[in-house]
Amino acid sequence: MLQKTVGSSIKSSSSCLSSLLLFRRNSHSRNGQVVEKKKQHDGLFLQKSKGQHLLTNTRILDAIVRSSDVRPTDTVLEIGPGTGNLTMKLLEAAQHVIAVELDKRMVEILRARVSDHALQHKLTIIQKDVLKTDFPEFDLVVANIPYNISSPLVAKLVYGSNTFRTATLLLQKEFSRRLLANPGDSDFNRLAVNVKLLADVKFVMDVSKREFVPPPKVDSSVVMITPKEVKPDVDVREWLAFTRTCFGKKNKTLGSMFRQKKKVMELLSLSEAGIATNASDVVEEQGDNRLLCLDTDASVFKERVIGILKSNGFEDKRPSKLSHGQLLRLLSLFNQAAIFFHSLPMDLHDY
Ligand SMILES: C[S@@+](CC[C@H](N)C(=O)[O-])C[C@H]1O[C@@H](n2cnc3c(N)ncnc32)[C@H](O)[C@@H]1O
Repeated sequence: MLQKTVGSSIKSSSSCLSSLLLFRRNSHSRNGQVVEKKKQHDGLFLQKSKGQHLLTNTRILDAIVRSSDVRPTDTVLEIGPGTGNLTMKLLEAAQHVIAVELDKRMVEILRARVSDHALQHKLTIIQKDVLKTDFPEFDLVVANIPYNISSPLVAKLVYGSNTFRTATLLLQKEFSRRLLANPGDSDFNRLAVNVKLLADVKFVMDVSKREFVPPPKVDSSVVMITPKEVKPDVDVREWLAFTRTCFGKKNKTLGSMFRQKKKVMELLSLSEAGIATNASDVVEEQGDNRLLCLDTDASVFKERVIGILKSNGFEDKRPSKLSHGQLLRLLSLFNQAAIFFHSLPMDLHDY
């Protein structure tokens, strides 16, 4: 197993605390950076598979809390509190913190640390996998998340049922750049198009890998995600399946993408399945049921798909250059013509 060890032996809560409270007791500080000594690297195994890279620079922890705009009346959701370096700062700033942590050892350390400061009444710990947890109500999210679940976690926040003001997240730098990309940018992608349908994303700051224990291989960035107040009226499952189709090869024109035999056959069978679930909506919109007689002949079906692209000026367009408004219009034109993109319920990992 890929593991790193830190801290002295985790045998009692006090030894947990001495080992991991920003490594203060046996550490020295250089330019705000708390540096742990080698001798502390025994006892608690930090697991790469769980993304256990602890942020130890108090200056950066403070900057994250400041930029997240926490109010004293807020309940903050923290995902992956680890040993509580960020949690302690959030407990100072907010009314309440809900911390979701998978690792029992981290939970024990966090509980002991918070009790030592008599702040346990302000903290709720949920010891579970965040992707399998229904969140209680919260006002905002502030978290240094495990990078291996960035995509499904952002999807859970943005496409989930909780309403919140903002989510300030420390992410892998490359992932944050993908999230920040806009239509027309060379790196505009499916993640960005899906997140930005429902939220705005703002860059906050870069954080060097040197600020973590153990240092990850790559640098990180903080971004703030703000859900849009007005959300587009679209079937989310259709949208997500549509963008998966369009952004699979985002630099192809829509015309060449939808001329591929494989794509046509896929869309034909999805549309047959989709008609069963969407039939009443289509009939309502069209006023009759003519469009529900889907062409079972692939070549006729293909001509219909291309016809929609051609007559609406989309044939030569590349998905990465289209705005959300244009993509929504194209999806609506397809759906009105009983051409559907999804059949099965979506899973978080499909986003
Ligand atoms: C990057 S560390 C952050 C630790 C701490 N917030 C800090 O900044 O020092 C990520 C934390 O998330 C936890 N974690 C990993 N996968 C998780 C999951 N699926 N659900 C909840 N917590 C998870 C890890 O155990 C680890 O404590």
